[in-house]
Amino acid sequence: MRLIEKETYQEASIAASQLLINLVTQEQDPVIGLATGSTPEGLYKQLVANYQAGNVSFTSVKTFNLDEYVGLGPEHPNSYYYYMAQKLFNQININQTQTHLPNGQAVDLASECKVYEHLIANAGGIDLQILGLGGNGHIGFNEPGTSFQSNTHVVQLDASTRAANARFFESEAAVPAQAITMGINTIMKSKEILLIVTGNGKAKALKQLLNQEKNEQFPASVLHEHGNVTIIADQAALSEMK
Ligand SMILES: O=P(O)(O)OC[C@H]1O[C@](O)(CO)[C@@H](O)[C@@H]1O
Repeated sequence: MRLIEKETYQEASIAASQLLINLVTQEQDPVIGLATGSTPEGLYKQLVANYQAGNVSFTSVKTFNLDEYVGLGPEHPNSYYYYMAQKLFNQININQTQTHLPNGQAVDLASECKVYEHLIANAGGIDLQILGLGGNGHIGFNEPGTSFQSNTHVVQLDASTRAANARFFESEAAVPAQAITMGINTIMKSKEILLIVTGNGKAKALKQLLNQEKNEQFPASVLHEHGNVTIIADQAALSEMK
């Protein structure tokens, strides 16, 4: 794993955007895996700014998001569909039919997971997957204990994840109990992975990741097995390493 240290959240976001923009300008039809949460908000702001400045075009880009809450539709302000539309897709020239998220309102969730997995495979797999890091080591919504062989599946969210994400909802009880997420195996099939880790709140998890051997109780530790992972971290996230 390659670790790029940046001073601030803003610098980490700029570095992440440069890596993504390089891929978009070099690859013919890039397939990008996207994440939600607080961490990549700065990255998406940078992508929008670069698009507005004429530095990049997204017309040939296809995207697949990591996850979506079960039960929340596209109009729900806390759905990841809504998040992506507001923070990125509606502000750049991406072809919206080429953007994909799992459908959290699917009647048959199991078949939705299979369809999503096939869509990714049919697109030729993911060239670059963006990841954030959960405080408990989750990637996507793959909570501790998730099999490293898992494909896209439905998960019960950990109490700690629901508590962490309650800041976006009216209350913790309003956070959905389930989500659809790409599995660990789905993520690991990506050709390249960019993990962004920022803020004091992630310092312990980052330290654990860097020192932890592969262990299903700490999902992100699987990344040690991948040959092409870059971690971009800010000083706050690196504070436990000093
Ligand atoms: O960036 P945050 O909000 O700390 O969340 C960390 C990770 O947890 C999730 O919210 C759960 O999928 C991811 O989207 C994110 O990358």
